[in-house]
Amino acid sequence: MTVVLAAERLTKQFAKDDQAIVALRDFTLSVEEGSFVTVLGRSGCGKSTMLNLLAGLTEPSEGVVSHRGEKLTGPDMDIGYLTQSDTLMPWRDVQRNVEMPLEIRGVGAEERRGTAAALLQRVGLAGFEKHYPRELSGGMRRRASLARMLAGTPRTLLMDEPFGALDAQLRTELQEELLQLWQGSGQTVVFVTHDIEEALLLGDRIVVLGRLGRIVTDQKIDLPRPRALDTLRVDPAFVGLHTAMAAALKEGSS
Ligand SMILES: Nc1ncnc2c1ncn2[C@@H]1O[C@H](COP(=O)(O)OP(=O)(O)OP(=O)(O)O)[C@@H](O)[C@H]1O
Repeated sequence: MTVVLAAERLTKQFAKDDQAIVALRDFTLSVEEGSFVTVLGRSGCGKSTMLNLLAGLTEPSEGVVSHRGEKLTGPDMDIGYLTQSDTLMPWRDVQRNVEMPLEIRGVGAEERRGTAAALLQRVGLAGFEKHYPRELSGGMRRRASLARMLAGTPRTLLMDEPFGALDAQLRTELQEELLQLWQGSGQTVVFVTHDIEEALLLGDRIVVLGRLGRIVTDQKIDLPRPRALDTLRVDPAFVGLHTAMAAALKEGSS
């Protein structure tokens, strides 16, 4: 298998009031092409710091990130990033938000419109093209953000607790929709969460982080796909994995 994304011995420290704060220490990870890796960890263990480094948004204090064999020195159009909070542009309607990555690439207006319309249909937002972000619910804004990320056709997707702020039912809907969008796409995903069920529902592999991004467990998840939470919750294999992940999280925080 081809390694798409590689983090080698990453350390990140921030300066605050003349003091160095270490957020991530000696973090190493290889992500294979087409895989869905969920990174599970408690609040403050360095997940967002790690994802920002993988996205090329910040520079490591030590270590190297490589994407498709090349050292990452800044943001890359081939890497899509869905953050925890909304980054839709408030002054653009949904259609024009989704068109943005295509505009940056210099794609013509007609093709942009066609691509955006198809994506909005896929994420269930057909009919909302002319709405502004403030006129959408939280779930709809997440869908629009997802469509905007996909419009850039990145082969690698990084997601930082993208559904964390939604109610449980909506979260389940969006998780299942994300799986449908991803399956067969060939895209590689790194999805950060602190939710064990979410990690197990989505991932081919779960990496559990402890303090400062220490890898406590790195485990393959063989649960058959398609996966749905309702049926998974009563599957003994799922229950066993859930218990193991909970124990790993606990170990990581000590
Ligand atoms: N820009 C910054 N300046 C100073 N400290 C920072 C900065 N960014 C993160 N940190 C610190 O680094 C540590 C890890 O933060 P990070 O946001 O990566 O954790 P996280 O696992 O993503 O948390 P959460 O799940 O709550 O989002 C925290 O102690 C945080 O305070």
